[in-house]
Amino acid sequence: MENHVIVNFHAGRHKTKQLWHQVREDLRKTGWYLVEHETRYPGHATVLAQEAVKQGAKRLIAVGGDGTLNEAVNGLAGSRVALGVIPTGTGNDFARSVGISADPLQAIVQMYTGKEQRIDLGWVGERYFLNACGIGFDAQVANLINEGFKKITGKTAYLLAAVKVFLSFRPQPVLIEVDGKIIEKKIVLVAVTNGRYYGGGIKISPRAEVDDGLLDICIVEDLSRPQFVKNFPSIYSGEHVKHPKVSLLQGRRIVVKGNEVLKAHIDGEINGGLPLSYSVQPGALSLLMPVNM
Ligand SMILES: Nc1ncnc2c1ncn2[C@@H]1O[C@H](COP(=O)(O)OP(=O)(O)OP(=O)(O)O)[C@@H](O)[C@H]1O
Repeated sequence: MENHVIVNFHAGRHKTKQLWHQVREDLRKTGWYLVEHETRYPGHATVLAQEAVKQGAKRLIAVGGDGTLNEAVNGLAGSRVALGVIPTGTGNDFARSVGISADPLQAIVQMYTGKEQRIDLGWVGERYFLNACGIGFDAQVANLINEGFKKITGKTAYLLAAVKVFLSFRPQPVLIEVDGKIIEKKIVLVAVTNGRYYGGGIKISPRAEVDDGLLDICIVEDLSRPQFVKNFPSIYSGEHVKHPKVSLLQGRRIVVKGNEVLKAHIDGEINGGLPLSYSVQPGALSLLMPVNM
């Protein structure tokens, strides 16, 4: 059976193009019959994934970052086609969340030796998400990154963007509903996640499991600027959860209402504003998961 490969040369700035020759060579060593496609415009990966489903493909291998994966799962959700992940993007946080190597060639080995496993997806507005959504500070950082901070890649891009947003960001009041329970807070950010990491290695939801039938919510409340600066590094290790102004919740249906000035991101891409409703879609995706998980 066919294995479709989707490669996004726009992922990770020039990285994907540089890596592609070697990635392709190594993919061919699997002996799998490969049908290769290059994404030609934003959103194309969804169309290509839908076609792969229609054609009865066995696997769909996405070569790119979290944005490419998001588009691919929006074509694959509910199907039996298994998603393979070769991370060549800027953040690659979904790969990090499920233990897929940041080294694309190692990721191919993990994919080849891995097992198919059904995992959850999130649903927000009119689309699926695979890894993480956020409202507030993190969305403004994602916005800056997408607008050009990617001239610098990886963690440095996110750190510099975070400093820039920090200088102007003001915490905002929101109403959060988690499975019917109402919470009102003034927030720096609210993250709703399926995976553990976002923002290029931030361990925002340390307890998150992609197959537990739940979404994880991290609420960071109004912090003073000195508190924010002092505690910011702890978010990379997940230690932020010990801070009294940080709460972790889990749920199946989450609604967030609040000020329109708050930006929101879906898997790192800016997508409208509040109000937003999130729900978990248990087992909606088949993933080629590394066996060392
Ligand atoms: N041919 C194309 N021209 C312009 N943009 C494209 C094209 N193909 C795909 N894209 C867009 O490229 C964007 C960036 O891809 P992706 O998110 O995978 O990489 P990244 O942003 O570097 O990684 P990450 O999301 O992990 O930080 C996606 O939003 C996708 O819609």
